[in-house]
Amino acid sequence: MLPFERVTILGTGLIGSSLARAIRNRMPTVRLTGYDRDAAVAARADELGLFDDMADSAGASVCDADLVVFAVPVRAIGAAAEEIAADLPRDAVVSDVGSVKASVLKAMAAAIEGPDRIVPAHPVAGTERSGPDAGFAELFENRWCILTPGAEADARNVERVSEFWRRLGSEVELMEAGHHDMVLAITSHLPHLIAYTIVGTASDIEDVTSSEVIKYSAGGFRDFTRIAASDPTMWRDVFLENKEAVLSTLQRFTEDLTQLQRAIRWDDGDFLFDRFRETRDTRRRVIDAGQDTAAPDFGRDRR
Ligand SMILES: NC(=O)c1ccc[n+]([C@@H]2O[C@H](COP(=O)([O-])OP(=O)(O)OC[C@H]3O[C@@H](n4cnc5c(N)ncnc54)[C@H](O)[C@@H]3O)[C@@H](O)[C@H]2O)c1
Ligand SMILES: O=C(O)C(=O)C[C@]1(C(=O)O)C=C[C@@H](O)C=C1
Repeated sequence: MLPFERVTILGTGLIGSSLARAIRNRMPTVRLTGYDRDAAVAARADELGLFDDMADSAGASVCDADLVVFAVPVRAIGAAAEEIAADLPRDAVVSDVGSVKASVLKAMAAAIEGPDRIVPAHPVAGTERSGPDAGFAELFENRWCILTPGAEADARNVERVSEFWRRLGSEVELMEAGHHDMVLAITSHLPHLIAYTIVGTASDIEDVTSSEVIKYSAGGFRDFTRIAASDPTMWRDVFLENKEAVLSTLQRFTEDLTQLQRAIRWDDGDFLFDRFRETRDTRRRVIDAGQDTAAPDFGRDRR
């Protein structure tokens, strides 16, 4: 038996459209309804045939759903939840795919009656692209999906959402929302902040013309430019909604950077060598953990 039969996705960009495609492939009998508040995005999702129906209002999109998923930027989730609250069937489960969890859980719980049916989710999979054309069905395969239900969530609903993501090929993990935000601050949010910074710094350096930066950008810098091309709205929201965790991680990072700066200044080769050896070991452990393989390959085909 399928965990859900009628799924509504609000926001039909990269993640919403990937979710629609993955559901089509893996649970073809599910009735899919989409809604995007940007009329051009909604029209494109319709043209691509990603949904059975594209609704013309948020309320209309959920009135028959048994699962509603917010796939909009994290700061938009509260308002979107308020928009659907009156039309939501009492037994519908409510979820999301936001990259930050504590504030999103709070925003959904404030707008929607019945905390037992709120099961937030974060598929830890994505690319730097956005919009419905950027999505692809395999995005979630062999990737983690972290669920962060509050204490009042009904265990049966948590199990249904877990089963939903397992059917899309993800590995599901449960985590407390605040803990999720601490972990993702270091594994995802800080790396994006560093990429935005380094690409910005390179463009600002006066004696290296931007054409030389582009011309000679190989290896490391090129990888940073991919991350730094990520959606500005999405990432503005992530940093503002995960402020505390990002700032405390950033504090630690700047202290570590200062240590490296000092080692370079005082020719402390041993310090540099030991640090780089440790980080190489970390890379090996990441590869051994096995979650480094699937999405980058799918993504690369589309970059
Ligand atoms: N991009 C990634 O790598 C990634 C990975 C995992 C999770 N996420 C999360 O997924 C969510 C969506 O990100 P995305 O990359 O798909 O962004 P996207 O820009 O591709 O799509 C977001 C869509 O939401 C629509 N939207 C905004 N407000 C809305 C509202 N109130 N009602 C209906 N539609 C609305 C926008 O018009 C846009 O089409 C974000 O919360 C993000 O944090 C992103
Ligand atoms: O691979 C990328 O481009 C991503 O940025 C994906 C990534 C990540 O940092 O791993 C970005 C944000 C999401 O919340 C989850 C995944």
